[in-house]
Amino acid sequence: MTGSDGLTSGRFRGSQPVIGLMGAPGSGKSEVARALTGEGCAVIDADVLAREALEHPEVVAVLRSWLGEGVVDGEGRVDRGAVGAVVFGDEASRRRLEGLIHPRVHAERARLRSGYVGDPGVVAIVEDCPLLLETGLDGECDVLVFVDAPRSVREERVYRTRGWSAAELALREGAQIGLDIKRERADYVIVNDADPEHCRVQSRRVLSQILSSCSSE
Ligand SMILES: CC(C)(COP(=O)(O)OP(=O)(O)OC[C@H]1O[C@@H](n2cnc3c(N)ncnc32)[C@H](O)[C@@H]1O)[C@@H](O)C(=O)NCCC(=O)NCCS
Ligand SMILES: Nc1ncnc2c1ncn2[C@@H]1O[C@H](COP(=O)(O)OP(=O)(O)OP(=O)(O)O)[C@@H](O)[C@H]1O
Repeated sequence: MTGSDGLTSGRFRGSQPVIGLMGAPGSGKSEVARALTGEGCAVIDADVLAREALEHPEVVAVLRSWLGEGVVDGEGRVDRGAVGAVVFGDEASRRRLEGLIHPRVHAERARLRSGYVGDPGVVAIVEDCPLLLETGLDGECDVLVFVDAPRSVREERVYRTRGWSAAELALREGAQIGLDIKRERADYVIVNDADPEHCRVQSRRVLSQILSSCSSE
């Protein structure tokens, strides 16, 4: 049973399954999450929570003291591009930033989860977190789904939608656990190498399989 903090679940013992998404940057985890939202799932997007944490005045002040005025824009907001340029080239800085941001993300995730647990309008809870294994969040999930897409496809996507170079993609991917490990840990794989409809069809199919195995346990 998922606990009152919303973060303690065993395999299919909660009122709804908790589905963890894994995959490289640009593979389409958020695309799958969107499809699952349309099927009645509640999605917790760690990137969104991390962005919210970066707006907290205490966090802005700490980043200013660590990285200098250059990481804050004229309106006092964190310049995420500037922070990324530092942390994805320097592991110690990245770890320090994670130490600042992750506790806030974790607290907000717990709050959101406890609101979804037992909600009859929520068929499953989805954790869309690029660092699912790295942060141990996989241990809070009932089932793991790997979203796969070839590197060339991912490069095209993140260039088109985020302006990232292939080198930027490689730096971020290099800061994450390897794809072979993620693939191996997965209960299901969604191959997101074609159009969004192809992704939606597979997402719906995987959800339906998860819900069936959940109800048969
Ligand atoms: C460094 C920051 C400011 C860059 O912001 P930016 O807008 O360029 O990227 P955004 O946050 O949208 O992340 C996009 C993708 O980058 C990758 N990424 C982000 N943070 C990390 C990280 N710490 N390690 C590895 N990859 C990461 C993920 O694939 C993520 O989906 C931002 O990513 C951040 O604050 N990262 C630290 C918090 C974190 O670990 N977030 C991941 C989810 S908890
Ligand atoms: N099948 C697809 N067809 C076209 N565009 C896609 C497809 N899947 C994803 N995209 C687009 O590619 C970009 C990256 O996808 P998405 O944000 O879902 O990746 P992600 O795995 O969540 O990446 P990250 O870990 O970096 O957040 C998005 O702009 C998304 O709209």
